[in-house]
Amino acid sequence: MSDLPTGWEKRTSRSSGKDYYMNIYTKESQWDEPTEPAQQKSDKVTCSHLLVKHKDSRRPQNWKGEVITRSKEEALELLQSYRNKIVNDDASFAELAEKYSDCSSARKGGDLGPFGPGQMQRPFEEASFKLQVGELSEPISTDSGVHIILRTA
Ligand SMILES: O=C(N[C@H](Cc1nc2ccccc2[nH]1)C(=O)O)c1cc2ccccc2s1
Repeated sequence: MSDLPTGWEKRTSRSSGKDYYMNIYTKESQWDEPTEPAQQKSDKVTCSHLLVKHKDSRRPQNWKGEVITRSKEEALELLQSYRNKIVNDDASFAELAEKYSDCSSARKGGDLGPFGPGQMQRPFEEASFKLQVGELSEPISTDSGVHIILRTA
């Protein structure tokens, strides 16, 4: 079996006994063997993030239309609690991002897709490009709020 792309594992369905593939980072699963994504240009990374906005965020409203009133300190505490759950494997990154991220990428488990230099706010870009694939960042701040970032490719 050719090597699987980063994060993918072969599993066997308990119900059907059929083999399937699960990505341990994004929790997505599929029957077909995943193929390596087209070779990213070396200057691109693919990341997911979980954003917790606060009252001083650039746009203190989330994709659900809720107005954000929490302080930056409260946002950081909340974000750290989510990061601890992920590190302790109590929940997946994608599950918590979908439930709690104040960015519209929450709909896709926080996935932002591939991006290169100059596309994201500088602190976010610098943190993303320092990560190895599969690595989870410490909390970082941008004008949008506070984020944790998972590099997936
Ligand atoms: O800027 C966005 N959303 C903002 C919040 C936000 N601010 C960010 C700053 C850096 C990286 C991601 C960020 N997301 C919002 O919803 O107020 C983006 C949403 C999405 C969704 C899919 C793919 C890229 C993006 S970038």
